[in-house]
Amino acid sequence: MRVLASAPAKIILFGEHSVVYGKPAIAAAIDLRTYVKAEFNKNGRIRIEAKDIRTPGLTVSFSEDQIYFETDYGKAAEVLSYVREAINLVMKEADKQRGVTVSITSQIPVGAGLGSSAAVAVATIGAVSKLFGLELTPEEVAKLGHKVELLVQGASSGIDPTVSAIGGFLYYQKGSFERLPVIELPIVVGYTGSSGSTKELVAKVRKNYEEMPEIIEPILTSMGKLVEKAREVILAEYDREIKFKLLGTLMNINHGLLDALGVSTKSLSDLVYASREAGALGAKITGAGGGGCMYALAPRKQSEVATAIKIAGGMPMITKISREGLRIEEAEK
Ligand SMILES: Nc1ncnc2c1ncn2[C@@H]1O[C@H](COP(=O)(O)OP(=O)(O)OP(=O)(O)O)[C@@H](O)[C@H]1O
Ligand SMILES: C[C@@](O)(CCO)CC(=O)[O-]
Ligand SMILES: [Mg+2]
Repeated sequence: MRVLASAPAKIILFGEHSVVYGKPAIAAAIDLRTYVKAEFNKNGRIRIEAKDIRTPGLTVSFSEDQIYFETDYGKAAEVLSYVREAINLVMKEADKQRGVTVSITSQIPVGAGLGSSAAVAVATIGAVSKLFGLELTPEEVAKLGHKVELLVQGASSGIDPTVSAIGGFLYYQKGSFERLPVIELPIVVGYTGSSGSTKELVAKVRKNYEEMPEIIEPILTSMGKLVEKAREVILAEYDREIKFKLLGTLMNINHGLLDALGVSTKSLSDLVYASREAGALGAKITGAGGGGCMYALAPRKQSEVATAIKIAGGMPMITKISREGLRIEEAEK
């Protein structure tokens, strides 16, 4: 049997990092996907083929106590840890051990704040669970995806695997979510081209928090409050212009607070300011930061903002919200 599953990237509109401390956040799935094909093999090993991760052509096989590298790139085992943990968790859930080959192709830049780790975990859980005959609901896949992130990163709010598994536009807090109405958001994502590790950035914020809780706690509380405000604005009956203006202001405040937490970089802030100067109503980091992506809200100014991002040295992407989360593309007997 062979199963092909896919899961989307996400942007965090408001509330990254503070969500790890139990505050709410708002995120949306977007139309970039990771595809995972899973099939049984006869040699009893787990074989992972990651075709487009930065270590090109990476293939790793492992059995219970050994890892077989078919390329000699140093950090291979670590790079594939999300996929390995996802396969292990599904096998535990199914209470079965069999040789499985998993092949991954992805449209999502890695370490760029667009949830590539969650998408690869969710698509792997989707494909492998179907292969083992488990019928998991998207919520169950999201919970397993959260476990994978906790195992690999040490800390995770679970927002990324939840939005990747469920799709659409979500308000999320401590493992629970509410679907928000999907509004067409005129956004532009700007990619700095550099990457940041979510594990390291979450640890950096934790260190500051532990050293200076009296300074960091109020920042996190403000972030939580601005997310509540953003939810109110999204659900209100205002006309679109007013809504976008208010959301833009909240984005700018959120960016300033993320900068105060130490997760922005010069390139990210350059793209943020270039977008605002080109007419965006708001611009902020999306995801863990330390490199990766920002996004701008730019009604009727998307192409101007895209050009400004390019001139400032970034790569603009005009994306749409994806209503669909995890998708089983094919399941062949
Ligand atoms: N196509 C892929 N194949 C295999 N592993 C992948 C793939 N894409 C992402 N990963 C895993 O996810 C890691 C990057 O995850 P990380 O959480 O640091 O960034 P992100 O998920 O892209 O951004 P963010 O968490 O800020 O949204 C990679 O180092 C790798 O372990
Ligand atoms: C930085 C963070 O808040 C978002 C990463 O996309 C981490 C998490 O919520 O698990
Ligand atoms: Mg991630």
